[in-house]
Amino acid sequence: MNDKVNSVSNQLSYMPGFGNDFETESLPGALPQGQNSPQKCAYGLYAEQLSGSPFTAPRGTNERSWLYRIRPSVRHTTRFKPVKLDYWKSAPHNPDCEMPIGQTRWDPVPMPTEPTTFIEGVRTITTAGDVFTQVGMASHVYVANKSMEDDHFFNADAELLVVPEVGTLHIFTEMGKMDVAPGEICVLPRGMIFKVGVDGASRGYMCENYGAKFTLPDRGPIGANCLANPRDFKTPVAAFEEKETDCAVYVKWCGKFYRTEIGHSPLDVVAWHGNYTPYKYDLSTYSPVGAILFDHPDPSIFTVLTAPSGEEGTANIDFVIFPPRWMVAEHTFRPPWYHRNIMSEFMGLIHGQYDAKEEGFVPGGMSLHNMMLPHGPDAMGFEKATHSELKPMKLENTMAFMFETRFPQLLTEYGANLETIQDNYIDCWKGLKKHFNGTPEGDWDE
Ligand SMILES: O=C(O)Cc1cc(O)ccc1O
Ligand SMILES: [Fe+2]
Repeated sequence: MNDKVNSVSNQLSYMPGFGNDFETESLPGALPQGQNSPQKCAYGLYAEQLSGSPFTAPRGTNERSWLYRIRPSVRHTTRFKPVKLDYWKSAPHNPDCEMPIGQTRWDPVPMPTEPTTFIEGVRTITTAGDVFTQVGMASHVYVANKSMEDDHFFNADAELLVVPEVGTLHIFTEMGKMDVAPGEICVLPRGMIFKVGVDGASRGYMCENYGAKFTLPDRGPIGANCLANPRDFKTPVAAFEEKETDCAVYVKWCGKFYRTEIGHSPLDVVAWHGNYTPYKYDLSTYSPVGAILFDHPDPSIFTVLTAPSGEEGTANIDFVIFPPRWMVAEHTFRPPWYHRNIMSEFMGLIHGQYDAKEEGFVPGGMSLHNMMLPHGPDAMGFEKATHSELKPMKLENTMAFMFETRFPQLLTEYGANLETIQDNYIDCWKGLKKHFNGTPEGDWDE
């Protein structure tokens, strides 16, 4: 057996930038210069192109990478055989029974008691759109306690946005390695083979994007800086393993799962160049811009990544965070206002507390506020915000996020029946009192 891994240190290396044309080689001279397809590649490697956009996509959205690998990925020894991953669902997903609508909140999904890999631990909470026509998304949680050693995975249906809440993920992709800790996120492109290692019980959230890729939102009048800055996105350098043992590749393809055996590691890319890459991002590098005099802006000011739908300003998915920040607005109700939204909001909490909920929304928990269904601060949050002294105040120890989509998010049976669902969630608004008494001052004493 010849097991060779070319990375020795625990500290991984990354290349900065969003959507750059990168190049990287883990052996000197492995990357062809001046051309993509030499008659014979250095080191006896095979050249393979991985396309993330149609060949003829406009230059600004045209994405592909060239991979120089020990064997081309077409070489596998068995046909793709169907396998079951029971908790991972895809849209359109119509559960047998009628699903409840309404504001929904859950405590964290329990950690698994059985050995569970990242891929086995994906549990779908909602789906939206249609995986066949490449629109919409799914909101998942994952739980894992076992590393993928000889099992690998790629998702032909979607790119994956991974948001760890407990435990660092050690992700080995065809294009290199990324360690992704709670407080960081990563994006794994459609079609990219990877495996995930864990240090122990791990949990987090995952957004499956069936549509156009995530990109950075335009900043409009904000200008050239702040929000998520391109240099804070990190792409791995090339890394490969040479492993001539039984290995399997799992595939998600049009909502179904398949497995093939390949007899060697598919993570055998020695060098690559291109702009279709995985990347990670540390949420603490997000530079929020907000209200510095009065009123509460729309949460779109906190968009880290947006996946466009083709209709301007109408995202297939916005990935929005609620980071630590100063609250300074004068004569203002500072938490989120009460609202009904045409888009649907799946929220999670990475750590700390969320300012619209005094209790009940805990790290690892989730909430779903679906298309046009009203929500906002709980009664305690409202009382506090209407009576607190409005001096500058720093919101600390907080990192909530939202997967927001233009489509309604349909609950799965797993989500609807999850033991941690909070049956009394809507009671958090029950204590909202009537302050109207016909006078301009209102009745705030009751
Ligand atoms: O519902 C939520 O808590 C998310 C949210 C936050 C905010 O500041 C404004 C609108 C919004 O949907
Ligand atoms: Fe909301």
